[in-house]
Amino acid sequence: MRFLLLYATQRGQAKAIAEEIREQAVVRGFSADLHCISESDKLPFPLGAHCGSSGVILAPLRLFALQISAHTERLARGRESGTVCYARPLSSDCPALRSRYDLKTETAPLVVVVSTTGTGDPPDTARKFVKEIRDKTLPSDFFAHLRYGLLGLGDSEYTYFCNGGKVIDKQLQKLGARHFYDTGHADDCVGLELVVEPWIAGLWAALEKHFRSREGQGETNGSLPRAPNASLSTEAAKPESLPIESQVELLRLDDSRRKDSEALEQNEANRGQSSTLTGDFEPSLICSGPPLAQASLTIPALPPAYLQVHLQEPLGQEEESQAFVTSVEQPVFQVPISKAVQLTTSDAVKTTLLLELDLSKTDFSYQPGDAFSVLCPNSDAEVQGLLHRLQLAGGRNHRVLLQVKADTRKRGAAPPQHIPEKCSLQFMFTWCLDIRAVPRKAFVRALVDHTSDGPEKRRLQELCSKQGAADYNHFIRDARVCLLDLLLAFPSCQPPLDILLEHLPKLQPRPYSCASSSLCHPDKLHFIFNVVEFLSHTPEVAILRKGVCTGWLTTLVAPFLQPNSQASRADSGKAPTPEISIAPRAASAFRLPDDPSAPVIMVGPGTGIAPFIGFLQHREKLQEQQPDENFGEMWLFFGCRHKERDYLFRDELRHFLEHGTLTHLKVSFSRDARLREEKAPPKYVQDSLQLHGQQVAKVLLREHGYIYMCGDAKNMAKDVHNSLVEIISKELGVDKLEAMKTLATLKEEKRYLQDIWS
Ligand SMILES: Cc1cc2nc3c(=O)[nH]c(=O)nc-3n(C[C@H](O)[C@H](O)[C@H](O)COP(=O)(O)O)c2cc1C
Repeated sequence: MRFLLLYATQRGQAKAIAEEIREQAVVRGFSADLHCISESDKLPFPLGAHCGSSGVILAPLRLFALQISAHTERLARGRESGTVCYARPLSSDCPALRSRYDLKTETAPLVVVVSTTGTGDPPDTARKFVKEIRDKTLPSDFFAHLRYGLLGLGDSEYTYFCNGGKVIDKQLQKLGARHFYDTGHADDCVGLELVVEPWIAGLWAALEKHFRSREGQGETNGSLPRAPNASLSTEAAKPESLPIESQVELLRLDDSRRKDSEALEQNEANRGQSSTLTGDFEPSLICSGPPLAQASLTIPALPPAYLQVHLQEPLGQEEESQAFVTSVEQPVFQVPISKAVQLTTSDAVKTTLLLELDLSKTDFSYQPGDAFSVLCPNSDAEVQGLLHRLQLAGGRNHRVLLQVKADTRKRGAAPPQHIPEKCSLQFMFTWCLDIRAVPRKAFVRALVDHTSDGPEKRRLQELCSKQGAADYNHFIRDARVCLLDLLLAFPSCQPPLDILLEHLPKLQPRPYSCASSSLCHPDKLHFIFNVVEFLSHTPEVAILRKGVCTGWLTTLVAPFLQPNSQASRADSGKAPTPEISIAPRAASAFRLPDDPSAPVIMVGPGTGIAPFIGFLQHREKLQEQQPDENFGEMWLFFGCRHKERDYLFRDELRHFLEHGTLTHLKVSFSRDARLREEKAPPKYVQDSLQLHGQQVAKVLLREHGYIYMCGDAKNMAKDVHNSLVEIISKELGVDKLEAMKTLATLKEEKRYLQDIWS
């Protein structure tokens, strides 16, 4: 029983899930014909654009092994598009080199796993596919022969939740294709597995029913088999036009969140019962309470390990640096940090730093609005801690040799592509593996088999079991536990290296927005970031951790970091000028309008102001160079906590106002009680937008203006979006749905642009 299995991924999760489906299919007696969605017969993609995540060719990993971590460090952002070229050749893992599929003639059922990127866009590898199926000349029965099931991946922190999947779902329906299984929408914000696992579990029955009905009567019809948690996780495609549908999503209670809160309630219930039974007893990462402690557990099967790892002779320094060159994306630029400034005062809640990079010895170039990536290492202390805990400290300089087990039955098994052929153990843990990633359940499951102590083993089993889902969410995922935390909490767990390499995801470069214009600062690039700090709770102690990249950068610049007023040059101090490696990111639409007379509204609280500083610098220089040109109004809605502590770029903004570059500056202070008592001004940027709603609507609707939003998805993006809906609805006298349509049109016209991260 063959089915066609397509995936469209940006960073690898959809691919990992599709591979998991393929593996499970074998056990269930099906055969999955797996392809990247770009491998359509009619879509002759250039080879470099296939199959990977932003061009990375991913090694086959188990379900969820590739997760995106360090979200607070702007890893997940709202504007990634296009593919980056990488030095490494495509591996045999990429089926693009082997075969193609053809939906027009396909008779087998189709299963699609598709994620979302950018602001509600399908992954880069699906762009041509989407374009093709949107072709208006296709007849409405073009896919009438197709029966399909679709799993969308997304993150509900983003405005257009799972929109990549919704677009494809919608178009397939329009062209006559029908579901043989309900669509699932998995939410990375609360844990993809909450929907993915039951969706896959229900897929097999749906496929069987489909094949049975085809044997019997030629085609399946009637009611759709539903995923086990279909009422929570799935919904059929709706007939409304897509952008609106995706925005209406905002008004609904998010299903996976509901599921999550149910899990947490269950957790609370467990806890309540346990404390009744045992007095003060509190469940924790290392021990559960009843009823979980007494429950019989359903534990996922463990796929056999497919990698084998040998430690060879120690590597020399030169070979090690060669490893660095081959392990990173290309092109990579090595640049000195020429300046470091602390933009916030010492009593601010968050510390914001500005770094200046010297590009004079490279040909790296950028436009205001662009982003770039910083390649960062894991903290040395954590790497040494991990090596020590794994009893591998003695072999830290030894070369790691990775091979696929000769007897593996894993199709397409290959060593992880993010580990270079010649590298030492220490290099691998420092530059290649995301040791801070929250271990997925499959990883916890693998650890069970390497834990000798009975109670510890039982607790790990609970944490990866169906019955312990709430505990996993609470004590591992929400607590942001990492591998080292787990190993410290479970001292008898001694996993071999191959298990770690199969489960630890790639350490991803961190993206940042350029916060300068090269017109204003030739050969320089500025960027800003908050120093990320959080408490990681292990059973014994709470450890204060810093973000992988921001923590590292902060340490690098500490010797010459100066407060705002005394910004210093790195080379003026005694410390040697540190260098970092950066890589360009694909150009995006987040640019100033081509027509300089078009009015612009910028909304950027906190570090979301970064690209707008670049815009303003750029515009100021253009105004100097072209005094007769007609330049449109520039509005900036900025927000911070305290006027005196974290009002970023205060002097620069005042300067732009005086110069006339910035025509309207609206600043809201969320925690400055003194200021708010005086006049009750708006607390957040969205309040400020509402206050100036009439003018905002005028700029956008009558003057054909542009609105840009940059910042943190959690605290800002949805609220700003909702405020805009309200403003438009009020100003045009239309209902919310109509207002959403207007905003969707602005988005389609690239006049409503977001750069958000979670
Ligand atoms: C840059 C970026 C943009 C994203 N944009 C959206 C979005 O607009 N809507 C959404 O639902 N999810 C969005 N996501 C979340 C991803 O779809 C989600 O994390 C998914 O699991 C990634 O799967 P992949 O690794 O297969 O690409 C975004 C993630 C990133 C990193």
